[in-house]
Amino acid sequence: MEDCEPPLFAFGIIADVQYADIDDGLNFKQTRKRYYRNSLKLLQKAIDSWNVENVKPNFILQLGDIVDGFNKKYDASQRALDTVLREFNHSPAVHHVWGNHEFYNFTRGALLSSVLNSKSNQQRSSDNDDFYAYHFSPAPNFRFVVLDAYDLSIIGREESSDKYQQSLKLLKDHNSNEDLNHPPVFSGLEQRFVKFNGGFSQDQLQWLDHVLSKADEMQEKVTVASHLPVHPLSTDPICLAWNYSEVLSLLQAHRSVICFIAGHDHDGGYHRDDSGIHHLTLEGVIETPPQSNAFGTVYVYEERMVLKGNGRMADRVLPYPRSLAEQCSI
Ligand SMILES: Nc1ncnc2c1ncn2[C@@H]1O[C@H](COP(=O)(O)OP(=O)(O)O)[C@@H](O)[C@H]1O
Repeated sequence: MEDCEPPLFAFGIIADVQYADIDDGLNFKQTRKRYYRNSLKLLQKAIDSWNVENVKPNFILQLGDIVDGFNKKYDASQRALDTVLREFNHSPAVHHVWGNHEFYNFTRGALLSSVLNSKSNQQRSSDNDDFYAYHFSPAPNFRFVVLDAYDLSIIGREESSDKYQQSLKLLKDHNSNEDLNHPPVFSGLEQRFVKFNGGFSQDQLQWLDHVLSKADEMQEKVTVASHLPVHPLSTDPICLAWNYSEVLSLLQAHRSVICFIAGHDHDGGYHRDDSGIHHLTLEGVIETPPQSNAFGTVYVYEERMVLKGNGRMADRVLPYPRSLAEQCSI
């Protein structure tokens, strides 16, 4: 893991903080404890740690579900959001990804006019209006793309919208349960057709294709971030994006793509696909015991990235697909 050369830059990663000022509880299946108040403390510790690192992260990727849906029930959504965002006042710049819990608390319109809209800080913010996706380049030859995994969804879309109707039809075609959060089957890939997941519209896939084609041309290295994972071997399939295979094919068709980072599955996961793309699903802070943590710093080098994980998050070396270092074995 030790590298003699200094990294080109570094960035922080953290997922599923799901803060709420309520007592500890359990997930729906009652298999995992959730530490709603303590998640804020773990976020504070992560930020403190990033702030004292030798190579301070240029930015933080926050993979979504920053506040828990329970806040809505207690009319505490804005208070909880203000509380977590206050912590980020002391951190490097943050790129916020949107997850299902953002939509349990806020409408899409409210999110667009909130601090969670990191896209509004980007120059190219106006090239797509109907989904929350954007890209940025923090250093020459490196690009990051933030995707909207709830572009097709029945949470966060107005019932009157085409996207809502299209999403409802897709869900109902695969899930005949009255409660659409209840999976249609108990194992396998079809489990993903639940209301708490979503997908990517054709417009967003076209936009992504265009961004990645340009990155290929420029010989950039691209990391893509989304709340929902897109590789079945990087997650419990119940957490996959509905049209994960379309995104996966697109990523694999572009040589610029090196890494896909997601949240949502609090157990985390990792898989390197046949094209050499690393699929990292981050362990969720909300299900992390108080004495541990779940965040990381990714150090970016010419030929690889190195993830230094904390607590439940493992260290990993992530060589670039087709890189010289990989051919020579790292
Ligand atoms: N098997 C299930 N049947 C019915 N509802 C479920 C099921 N699993 C989850 N849910 C509901 O779906 C929503 C999201 O589930 P949850 O486990 O809280 O997701 P997250 O990991 O995003 O917090 C919650 O409202 C939860 O009650």
